[in-house]
Amino acid sequence: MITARGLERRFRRKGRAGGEVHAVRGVDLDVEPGELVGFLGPNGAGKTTTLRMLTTLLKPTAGTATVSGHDLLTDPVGVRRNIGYVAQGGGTAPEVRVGEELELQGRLYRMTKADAQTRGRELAEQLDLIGLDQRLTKTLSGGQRRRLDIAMGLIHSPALVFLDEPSTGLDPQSRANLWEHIRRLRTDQGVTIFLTTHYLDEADALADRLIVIDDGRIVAEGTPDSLKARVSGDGVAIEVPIETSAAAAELAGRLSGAHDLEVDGGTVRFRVPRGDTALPELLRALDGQRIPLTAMQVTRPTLDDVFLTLTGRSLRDAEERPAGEPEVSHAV
Ligand SMILES: Nc1ncnc2c1ncn2[C@@H]1O[C@H](COP(=O)(O)OP(=O)(O)OP(=O)(O)O)[C@@H](O)[C@H]1O
Repeated sequence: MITARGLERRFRRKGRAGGEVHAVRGVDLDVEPGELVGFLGPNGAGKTTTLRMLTTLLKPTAGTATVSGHDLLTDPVGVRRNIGYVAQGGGTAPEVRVGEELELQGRLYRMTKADAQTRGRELAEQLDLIGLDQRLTKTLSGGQRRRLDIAMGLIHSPALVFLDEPSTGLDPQSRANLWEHIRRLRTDQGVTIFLTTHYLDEADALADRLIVIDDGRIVAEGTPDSLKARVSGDGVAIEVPIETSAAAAELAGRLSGAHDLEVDGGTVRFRVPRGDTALPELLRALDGQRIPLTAMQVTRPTLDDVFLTLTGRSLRDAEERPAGEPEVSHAV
């Protein structure tokens, strides 16, 4: 469904500072029909820029791609006709009724009025928008509007749809509901889905396969479970009185396979191959030295741990880094 090789995009910086931003630095991608692929990375990693290139909205400065059987560079119209794209902010006009918006979208794809209406009703049913066709889009809830955005992206029945940060801004219940709809598009309708997200839970819950991007480069690829398996062992955190934390850390360090030991006040953190079997041994050792334990926690590896292992930074910290690059609009 998607094959991309060496996709790159540079932007020229506006203003006196000059220079350029290398937003995407040679991305290779392969997506098979029927896959639900998550493109995960922190803010500014290059997700939207990659998506905009794959959907013909932005010209790559280097590289090639075939999307839905059409060459991105020589047949962008063929690509556009055969894909759906749901942008981050959506694209609904506020003063238009839901039914009209769907029909208009179908007409933009040269569908007849009757076909657009029939397809609009079908999508309303699939995406739980029944009974809303006379409502102005501005009166919809966040979740309903997002589902309408997706319906608009699917009006021409593309086999491949791109969703850019689909659940941003939704409350937890609406997010869970939207995820269910996205899953069903794949399982019931066979739509291939390529979605970007910077939410670890979304990537974990939805994607068959994840492609992790950081600073314009792909840094890992695999199922959520296979990526998590790259992180060696469980995380253990114990709380002890602050004056005993050095002694507790020494005991933890003696556990078989213990690594990445850290002390932060009265908290001692480390990794071991199996947290459940290491803890009883540690408890006995702490007891032997009369060090009281006030709390303990064992955590299975998360996608954030994967990101940390791969890049040396936490995905959350990476998101919080200041947006370094000013907005510019010229291609280099
Ligand atoms: N038109 C542009 N002009 C200059 N720089 C840009 C432009 N568009 C994107 N960039 C820069 O390219 C980098 C990648 O941006 P991009 O929007 O692709 O990231 P992202 O991973 O989608 O982030 P987010 O999750 O915030 O949408 C960032 O440093 C961004 O500032």
